[in-house]
Amino acid sequence: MDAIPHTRAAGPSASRSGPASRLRDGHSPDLAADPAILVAGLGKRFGTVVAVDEVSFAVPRGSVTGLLGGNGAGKTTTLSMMLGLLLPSAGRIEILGTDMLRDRHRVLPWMNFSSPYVDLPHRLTVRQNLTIYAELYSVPKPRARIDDLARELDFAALLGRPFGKLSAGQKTRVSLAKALINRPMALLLDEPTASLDPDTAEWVRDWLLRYRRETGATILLASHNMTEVERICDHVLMMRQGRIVDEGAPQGLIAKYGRQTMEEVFLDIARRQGRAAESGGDGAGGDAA
Ligand SMILES: Nc1ncnc2c1ncn2[C@@H]1O[C@H](COP(=O)(O)OP(=O)(O)OP(=O)(O)O)[C@@H](O)[C@H]1O
Repeated sequence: MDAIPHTRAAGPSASRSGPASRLRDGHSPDLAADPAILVAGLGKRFGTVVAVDEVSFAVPRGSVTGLLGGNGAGKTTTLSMMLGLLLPSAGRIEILGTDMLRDRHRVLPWMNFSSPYVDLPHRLTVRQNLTIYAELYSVPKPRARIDDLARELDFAALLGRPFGKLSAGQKTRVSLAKALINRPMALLLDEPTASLDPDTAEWVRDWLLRYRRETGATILLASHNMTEVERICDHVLMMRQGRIVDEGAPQGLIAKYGRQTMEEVFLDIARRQGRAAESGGDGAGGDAA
């Protein structure tokens, strides 16, 4: 695998507020000076549907950043463009200082992702599935890497079982192992604890925090679980109708909105934006009540 390059501290011209614009006027150097992921004017249309509406944001290097929003807000579409699975209609994406759209082949070895919506071949065993991914990423000593992940994520007993015969929670843990097989420096997770029982979900969260601490990796996760977001995210991007409508640290947002929890902040933003849309405004900007 290529060495991770040092991200240059240059920012794109961003049209909306957020770290990308603060980068230009230099007010939040700690947050924005050296982002792991920089998105500028990113848009995606599916025919007449605007799934992502020219968003600009930065994901701080080494952070756990949450991408939040209601159903259909544009989270999965945004993650898919970052992974090169969907071509944007507009904008640019820089990952670890490299242009994703121009230099995809350089960027992809540094990244990985997991999603409950992406299945692995059902008839292959767990080990066969993970071996394919280990080979795709040219992982050295793939057997040992798979054994380590299976032990760490507690599915060693499942390695010989066909993937299709696993329970939903077992599949989630194997998908997480698939996402970690190449020791990614940028890890994109869609609902990482979906289908996990509360105890296993908490254990996976601890595991992700340890992975971040030990490797310095950046984790961007889409989640509907606000308790999870409060527990592990340093930074949050709130999406609605394809736009970033607010962002900040969970505790900062809770204070800004005068609420007790991220769940309440989420509802506040969702309802405020709903009212703004009904009255003809776009509701963006995230001013607290
Ligand atoms: N392939 C597609 N063709 C047409 N429209 C699409 C396609 N994929 C997504 N969309 C639309 O784009 C919008 C954003 O969808 P997306 O899946 O990104 O939302 P999301 O925030 O991930 O939602 P959820 O929380 O429900 O998973 C939705 O209106 C959706 O219907």
